Amino acid sequence: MHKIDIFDTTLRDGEQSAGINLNTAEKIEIARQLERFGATIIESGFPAASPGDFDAVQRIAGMVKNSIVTGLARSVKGDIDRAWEALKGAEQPHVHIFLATSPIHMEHKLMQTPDQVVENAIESVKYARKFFPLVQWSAEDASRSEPEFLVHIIQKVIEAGATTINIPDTVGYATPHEYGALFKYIKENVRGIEKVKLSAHCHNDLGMATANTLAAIENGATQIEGTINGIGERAGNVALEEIAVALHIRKQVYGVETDINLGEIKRTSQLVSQLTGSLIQPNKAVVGKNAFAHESGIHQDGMLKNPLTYEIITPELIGDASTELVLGKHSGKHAFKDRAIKMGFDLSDEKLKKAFVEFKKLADRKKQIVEDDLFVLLTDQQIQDKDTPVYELESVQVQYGTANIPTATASAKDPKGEIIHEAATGAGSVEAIFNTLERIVEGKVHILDYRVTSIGKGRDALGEAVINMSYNGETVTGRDVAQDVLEATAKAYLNAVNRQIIKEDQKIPSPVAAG
Ligand SMILES: CC(=O)SCCNC(=O)CCNC(=O)[C@H](O)C(C)(C)COP(=O)(O)OP(=O)(O)OC[C@H]1O[C@@H](n2cnc3c(N)ncnc32)[C@H](O)[C@@H]1OP(=O)(O)O
Ligand SMILES: CC(C)C(=O)C(=O)O
Repeated sequence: MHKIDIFDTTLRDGEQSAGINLNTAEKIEIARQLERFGATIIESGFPAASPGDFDAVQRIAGMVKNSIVTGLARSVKGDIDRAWEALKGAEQPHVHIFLATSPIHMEHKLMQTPDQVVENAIESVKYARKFFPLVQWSAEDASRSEPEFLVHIIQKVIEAGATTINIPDTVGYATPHEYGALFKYIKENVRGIEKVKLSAHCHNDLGMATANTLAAIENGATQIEGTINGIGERAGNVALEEIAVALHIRKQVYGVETDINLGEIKRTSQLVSQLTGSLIQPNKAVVGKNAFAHESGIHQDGMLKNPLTYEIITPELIGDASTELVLGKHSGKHAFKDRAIKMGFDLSDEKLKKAFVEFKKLADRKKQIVEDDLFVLLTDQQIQDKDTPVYELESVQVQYGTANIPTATASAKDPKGEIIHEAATGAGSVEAIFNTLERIVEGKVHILDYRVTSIGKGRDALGEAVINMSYNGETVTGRDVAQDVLEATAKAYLNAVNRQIIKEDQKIPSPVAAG
């Protein structure tokens, strides 16, 4: 199996994403992680672009030892000089010079004839080789260039001393078939091509960056370029984590390996997302939040019976925590029972059935069921098993007016069966209710979170109150529904207190954090 080099350009092409701007400290932190990730080459910036970029490239070049550090330069002496200044302290100084070769770029952007472009390229590579032992030359917009012209200019820059030739699909225009064929054509027609590295650099404008990169590998690419999380100019570059995992999982197909430390993928991805502020879409391959989350009952059942049914990549492979069986309206009883057992509930089949019916009703209302919801639901089922005496609200009344102090009165039966009447004021109606119930309930209550939402639409919608509180030092959630939100609030308050009482009485373990 031969090795493919991984050229990471998160700090250069990745930083070209609209809205991303990394300072030197952030670039250094990412570079250190890219070294652990196992990038063969780290493109740390474009030294001629700004003093900040120069500084970052220079510092990374002096610091990174296990990866080659490079910087980008236009095909002009000034950029190459600046790159040398920044990179001369690197272990193996490497420069990346680019020059466009497509008719549209040569004529309308560079305003040079093809012959002038060839001369320019030769001159820059020769000049760079005076300083740099490693010179990568990129034919910008190669996929829209004339293949014959491409072969001609590549031949010339190899003769001038280029050590790597890069064939970028700069605007993400190529199809996998075309891109693969271009590599094949170059390999077959450029003399001495086997003596240099041949690199692929794909953009994702048509969503084909991963497929194109793999097509290049199938056709002789020995280096691939991309970014972490696929960030980059416009729709981004190929996501390196996708390539690394694809080559690993489908090694029988591609027959190549890389030095990527797959276990560092998740950490690297999160660091890049955090420092660039670029969020990862939940369904992103390999590193998206949902990449290892299974929601539907049939899949969850399969996963519980044998994870290979629906999991081709394990989260552990990329250094992620674990597979998640997300409970929602598409879940089935197998996953529901599994979660209940993991939470410490021992349910008979009959109770499981009842709990499952309630769970489906709740799941119809909520997008995602979290562990707290399940705890509320399952302790309800426990209530039916054993009669733990709890608080029962008899009545609640609130006086509110813009000129009055909000006052609540309430009556409730306590667990000993005594009716207690209390009243209290508050800054608003809700606080007045909380203060009144605090006088009724024995023990210490501290409200942590309180939310009201409407169930249904229109004037007659029901109000749902959810209260998360600490009761006698234990965190517990209560929920209730009523036509009036203040009544729902009072009931949810006692519901939370009652759950803790039931939990203690029936020795139910506390919920663990949702996975
Ligand atoms: C495909 C890619 O991703 S290429 C990399 C793109 N990245 C960047 O551009 C980020 C950093 N860039 C910058 O900071 C600036 O563009 C600089 C410092 C490089 C140049 O800035 P300016 O001198 O103000 O020029 P500006 O960016 O407006 O225009 C680019 C100039 O470079 C020329 N140019 C473009 N590519 C090349 C090249 N590969 N070799 C030589 N000249 C080039 C353009 O023709 C244009 O020249 P002109 O001024 O004679 O018309
Ligand atoms: C500089 C080159 C390699 C580039 O980023 C591109 O063509 O997309």
